[in-house]
Amino acid sequence: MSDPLLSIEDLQISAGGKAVVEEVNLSIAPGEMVGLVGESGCGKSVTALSVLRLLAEPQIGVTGGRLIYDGTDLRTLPEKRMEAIRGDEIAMIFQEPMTSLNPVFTIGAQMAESLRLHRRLSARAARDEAGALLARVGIPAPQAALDRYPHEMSGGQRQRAMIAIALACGPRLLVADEPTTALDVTVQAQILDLLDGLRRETGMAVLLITHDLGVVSQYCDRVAVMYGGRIVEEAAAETLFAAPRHRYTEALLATIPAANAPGAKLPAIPGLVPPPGQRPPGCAFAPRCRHVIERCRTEMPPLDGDAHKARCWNPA
Ligand SMILES: Nc1ncnc2c1ncn2[C@@H]1O[C@H](COP(=O)(O)OP(=O)(O)OP(=O)(O)O)[C@@H](O)[C@H]1O
Repeated sequence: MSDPLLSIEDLQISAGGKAVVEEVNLSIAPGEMVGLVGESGCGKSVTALSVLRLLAEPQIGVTGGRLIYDGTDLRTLPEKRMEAIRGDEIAMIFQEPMTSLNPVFTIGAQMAESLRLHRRLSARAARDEAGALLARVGIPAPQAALDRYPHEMSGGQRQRAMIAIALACGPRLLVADEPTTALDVTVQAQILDLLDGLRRETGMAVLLITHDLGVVSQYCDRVAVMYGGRIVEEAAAETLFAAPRHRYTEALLATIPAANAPGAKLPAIPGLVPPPGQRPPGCAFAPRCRHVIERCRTEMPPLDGDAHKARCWNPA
């Protein structure tokens, strides 16, 4: 495998003196699509936001570890340099498009600015390219859509426009936090196919945060499963789906009626994810685990293994 583009090393994120994310290690190589999965509240979104230094400080912030992007620790960069990286090299797309769309500019203007700045296109060429990108994310009558303001579009179209804007700068790394969750299955497949094509053509790396294990099995090379602020299992997607080791992963997979079916969502495992500050001393999943042994309640299991890592005292 080529050198990683991004290496998250021993990341710790805290809020109000409590650890939200701990000991997270994850790397992504150029052209790779890595899935980050887990139930709500496990720490996926804050991990993603920390890479772009977009955590809502001072309520929550990175308190340890390194975020090595292209050889440099992003944590040490001056804000000006970070702004340039955010606009140019690392793009992020969210479930809620209004957080990243500017309401006072047309979609075309927002895309053209990015295209002219980052790809040095003329006004004419930028408009053509913007139209082509809107068409690729499945917006009908893309030329007309360029002249629309975000509030003049439907929710689904806004979502697609946001993705097109993020892609306009030609990012080397795309961090996608539930990018297609609100969209119907056909559009979702269209957009994931587009991201998949781009990473193959351009070598763009993708960190895909999702609840949808079907999407992960179909598109991701590697998967990291998060629980209670830690990565509890990491493996090649194929390996993880064929033979999960951590009991949490096993439970997630078991609750899916047609495992791997596109669009299959994670149904509930009985019990709740413990919030930061209320995690038990051992494995955070122990209170909900059907295979719990005494040691699980008292001692934190290490993340064991090489290509297939799991943090479990009584693995499958
Ligand atoms: N701004 C904040 N201030 C304090 N705590 C926060 C803040 N943002 C998130 N948290 C806490 O961090 C934990 C992880 O949240 P996060 O949103 O990363 O989970 P998630 O796994 O992405 O879930 P979801 O899928 O619902 O987005 C939660 O317990 C949440 O309460």
